[in-house]
Amino acid sequence: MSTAAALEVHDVDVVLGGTRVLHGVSLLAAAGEVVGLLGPNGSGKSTLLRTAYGVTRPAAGTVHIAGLNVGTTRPRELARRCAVLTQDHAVDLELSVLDVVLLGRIPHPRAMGGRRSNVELARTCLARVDGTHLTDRAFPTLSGGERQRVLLARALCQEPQVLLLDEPTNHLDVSHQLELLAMVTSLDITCVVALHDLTLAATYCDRIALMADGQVVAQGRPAEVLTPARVEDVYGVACDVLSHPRTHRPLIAVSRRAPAAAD
Ligand SMILES: Nc1ncnc2c1ncn2[C@@H]1O[C@H](COP(=O)(O)OP(=O)(O)OP(=O)(O)O)[C@@H](O)[C@H]1O
Repeated sequence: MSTAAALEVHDVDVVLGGTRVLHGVSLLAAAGEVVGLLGPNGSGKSTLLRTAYGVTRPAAGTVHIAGLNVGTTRPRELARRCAVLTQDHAVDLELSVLDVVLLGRIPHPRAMGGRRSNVELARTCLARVDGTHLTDRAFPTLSGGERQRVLLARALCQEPQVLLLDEPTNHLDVSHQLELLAMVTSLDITCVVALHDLTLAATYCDRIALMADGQVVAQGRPAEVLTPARVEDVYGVACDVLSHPRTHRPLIAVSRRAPAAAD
């Protein structure tokens, strides 16, 4: 793999239930880069992320994370380098929020700081997601957005080099959406983040990979990828791309369904 890439997905095919879901997908994320994964429902974003962290095995192609071949690396070793925030909130254990965040330390050897420094780190991670007030709550009693933030704190507590986020702004109010993306993009961590909001992606991501029908159809800087023609082609909606008056990033104003795609 190229030395600068913290994540390198190379020519990956994925077959699920007899259907080819990803077709020759390649994706690069350089160290410290934030890559937004966009695309319509069912275009393959979650499948690509699941393949990147090794839960889904590709039928062809390779994935490297921080130089390790995901297909041949033990999960625990991988988890020292890569953390994941998925859409499946399987953590319904009767654990306190602090203990859920501490789960992020499991992949690391015990020698890496004792309980006390792990607790300190967990508290710091909770503070970063605006979750200090939740520390002693029972995790199952949290709202959807609070859970999302606590699970992000758990991912940060893993101290990963690569962070994979599948629609992390789901459940979050607008303030916490902005806060989460600002925080994630301020970290010195490589991030690949699946998003649905085009303007949010254009505001916070260094690069965008746009998916359609199981393929990456465009990769590049937000303004290069999110052109009106491409948005119309991939999503079937018309849009104007303006300059945000404050951020000067692309502001994607969706105006109507494109005539060709109208019912
Ligand atoms: N186990 C499976 N068997 C067959 N098809 C599957 C399976 N899992 C996913 N798929 C299909 O793979 C395609 C890609 O799904 P995926 O969840 O990766 O899309 P997505 O871009 O993340 O969608 P969304 O935006 O709706 O979350 C979809 O057509 C989905 O129905």
